[in-house]
Amino acid sequence: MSQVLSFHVLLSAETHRPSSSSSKSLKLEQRTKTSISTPRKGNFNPSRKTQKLNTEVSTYRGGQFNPARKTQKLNLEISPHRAVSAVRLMRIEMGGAFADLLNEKGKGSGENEMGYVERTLGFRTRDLEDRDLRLVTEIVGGTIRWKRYLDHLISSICRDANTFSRMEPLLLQILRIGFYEIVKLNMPPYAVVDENVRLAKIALRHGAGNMVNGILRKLVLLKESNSLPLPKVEGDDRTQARALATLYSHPVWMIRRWTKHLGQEEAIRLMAWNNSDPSFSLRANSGKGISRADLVTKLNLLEVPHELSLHLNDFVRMKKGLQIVIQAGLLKEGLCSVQDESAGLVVSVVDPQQGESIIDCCAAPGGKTLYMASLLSGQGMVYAIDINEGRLRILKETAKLHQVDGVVTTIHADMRSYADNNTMKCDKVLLDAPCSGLGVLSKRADLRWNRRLEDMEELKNLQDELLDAASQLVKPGGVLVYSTCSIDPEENEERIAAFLLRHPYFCIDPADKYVPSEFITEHGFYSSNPVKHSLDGAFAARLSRAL
Ligand SMILES: C[S@@+](CC[C@H](N)C(=O)[O-])C[C@H]1O[C@@H](n2cnc3c(N)ncnc32)[C@H](O)[C@@H]1O
Repeated sequence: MSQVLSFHVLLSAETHRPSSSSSKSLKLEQRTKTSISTPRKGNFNPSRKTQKLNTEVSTYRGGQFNPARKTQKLNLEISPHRAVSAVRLMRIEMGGAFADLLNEKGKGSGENEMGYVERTLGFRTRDLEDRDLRLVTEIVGGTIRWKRYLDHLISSICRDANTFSRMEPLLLQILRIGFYEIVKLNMPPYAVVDENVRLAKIALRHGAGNMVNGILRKLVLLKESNSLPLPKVEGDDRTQARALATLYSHPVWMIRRWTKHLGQEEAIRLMAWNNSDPSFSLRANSGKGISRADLVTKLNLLEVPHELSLHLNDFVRMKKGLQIVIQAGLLKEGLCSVQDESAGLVVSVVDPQQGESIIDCCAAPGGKTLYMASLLSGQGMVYAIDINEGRLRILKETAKLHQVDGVVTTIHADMRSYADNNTMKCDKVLLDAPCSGLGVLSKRADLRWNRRLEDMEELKNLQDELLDAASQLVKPGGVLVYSTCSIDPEENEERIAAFLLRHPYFCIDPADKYVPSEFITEHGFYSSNPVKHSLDGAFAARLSRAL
C-alpha cells in the first residue's frame, strides 16, 4: 500500500501545486496588494511589521488565472515547514493525519498541507519546496517521538502546572517544535526562538508570542548551562521506569515490560533505536523484470546512498533519500517497493516455490503477498485474504502494477469464517497476524502513544483464534508460518507454545534452513532484533503439519 500511497502524494504535488518558480513569479506578476489580516475568533493581533508583509493574492492554476479560486492571505514571514508542521501535529493529535511519510494516504502533498494551514491558521505561506517537505517529515516525526520528554521540559519551565495543562493546542505544538529544534536538532537557538515567536504571534496573538519567547529563552539558557531539568534514574523499579520514560520518551508500561524481558540495559538500547531516524529498504520488483542491479543503477543516477542487503538478493538498504525515490517515480512505476528486510526474511521462512498454492491469511496491504508472488515466477497462486476491503483493493491494484496479478487471487473475508466454511487446503499458509507492532516503533513514530497495555491481552486472544483458523487451511504435509512485527514473547513464542499444545499434529520446522543463523532462536524460530540486526523487529515460526 505504501508505494501506492506515496505515489498519490507525489502525483497531487506535481499536478496541483505551482512550482516554486511559478509561485515566485506569482508574487511579482499578480495583482499584489497589502492587506491587514483579519482577526480569527477575535484573538488575532499581529504586529505592524507583520501586517505590512501579509499580501492578499489571487492564485493561478497551471499558469492560468483561476477566478473560481478564492483570494487567499499569503504570509511571507512564516517559514512554510514550520506552519505545516504545527498544523500537521495538531491534526495527528486529533486523529486526522498520520505521522509517517508512508502512511500519508495521499494527503501529504504540499497543496493539501497548505490547505490545512490556511483553514487552521487563516493564512497561507509560500509553497512548500522539497527541502521544506523533508523538514516537515523530520520535525513532525521527531516531535512525536520525543513528546513525553519535550512535555516534561516544557511543563518544568512553565511557571505553574496549570499553565501547561491548560495550554491551547496550537501553542503547545509550537513550543514542542521549538524545544525539539533546540534540544534534539541543535539548531541555532535564537533563530528558532524568533521564528516560533513570530508563528505564535501571527497564528494566535501577541501575548502567545511573548509566552513562547519567555519559555524558549529560558530553555536556551538551561541548555547552555547544561542544566536541563531532567530526572535521575534512581529509586525503586517503578520510579526508575518513570524516569526512563521521560528520558527516552516512551510509555511507562512498555519500559516495565522490556525491562522484565530484556533487562534495563537492553531496554535502553531498544528505546534509543526507536528514537533514531528510521532506515528503509527497497525491494527490486523482479515480477516486472527489475533486478537489484537495475535498481542500484537508478539509485546511483539519483545519487541516493545505499547498501546491498547482506541477507536478501533483491533488497537494498538506505538511510536517507526516500523522498527522492518517491519523487523520481520508482514506486509509482512499480519498479520497486519499500519493504523492510525483516519482512523480506519472513517470506524467506515461507520459502515459496514455483507451482505452489499459498494462502496469505492477513494479506493487506500486501508487502509479503507481492514478494511471494514475484518468487513464484508465474507458476502457482497466492490467495490473499483480508478483512479490510479497502486495503485489499490496494493490494489488488499494486499486484497489477507489479505485474504479478496472474498469480494473486484476492479474497475479502474474515479468515476465521473463511476457514470454517471452505474446504480449500494449500501447500503453505502464512499468518502475518495483527500485532502490537512493538518491533517497528522507529518507523511508526506515533504508535508508542497509541498502544495500551490492555491491547496486548486482546491481541493475544485474536492471534490464538487466527492461528487455529489458519491451521485448518494447511494440507497434510504442508507448512504453516506464523509471523508478527512484534518483539514481545507473549505475541510470539508463547502463542506458538500454546498452539502446539492445542494442535499436536503440528511441529516446529527449524527456520535455519531458510534464513541466516544469526536470526535463529534457540527454539528454531526466526527473530530479527532492532538492536542486534539494525532492522525492524519481526518474528516467524515455521510449523509442519503431519501427513
Ligand atoms: C500485520 S497486517 C498484515 C500485513 C501484510 N501481511 C503485509 O505484509 O503487508 C494485519 C492484517 O490483518 C488483517 N486482519 C485482521 N483481522 C483479520 C481477520 N479476522 N481476517 C482477515 N484479516 C484480518 C488486517 O486487516 C490487516 O490488514
